Amino acid sequence: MQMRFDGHLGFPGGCADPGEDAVDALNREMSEESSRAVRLRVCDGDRVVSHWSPDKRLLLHFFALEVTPDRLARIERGVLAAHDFGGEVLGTVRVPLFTMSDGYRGFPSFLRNQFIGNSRQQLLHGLVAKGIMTKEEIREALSAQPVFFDGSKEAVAS
Ligand SMILES: O=c1[nH]cnc2c1ncn2[C@H]1C[C@H](O)[C@@H](COP(=O)(O)OP(=O)(O)O)O1
Repeated sequence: MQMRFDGHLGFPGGCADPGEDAVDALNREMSEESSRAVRLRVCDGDRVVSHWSPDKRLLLHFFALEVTPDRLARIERGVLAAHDFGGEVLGTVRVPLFTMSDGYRGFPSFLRNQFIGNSRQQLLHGLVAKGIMTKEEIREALSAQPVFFDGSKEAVAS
């Protein structure tokens, strides 16, 4: 994911310009938000889910690309040389897919960050769709509570 200028986490992307389809728009945005040397490109088959937001009147498409660890490292470095780095994009962020022994730190606490739009939902949907996590693991992470030094858990507002 990436850290945005507004302190929210989100995915590379943005609104389509007139005449662009979702694939063209995402490929353009990725070239602005990453280094041209990385040349990230999606096609329609990489689309995982689409969601209509009635409030914003936006059709939000989520795409996922599988990359090797080496390519991921090149993408992360490429962001530092991107046109939008330091402006709209402040850096890439790896999602911790582990949970520490307290049952909270790691993936569950990561989900407590601020996410733009429905990007948290897109992340969770993508993890299940790609077979990286089960729905049960996602449910557990969403319901996990921090443990304090005295062993008590955070009070949950009802
Ligand atoms: O990663 C995202 N997942 C879902 N929705 C997102 C994501 N990033 C942005 N958004 C939403 C938030 C806004 O309603 C619009 C436009 O976002 P913005 O970052 O302002 O896009 P532009 O740079 O202006 O194209 O999408």
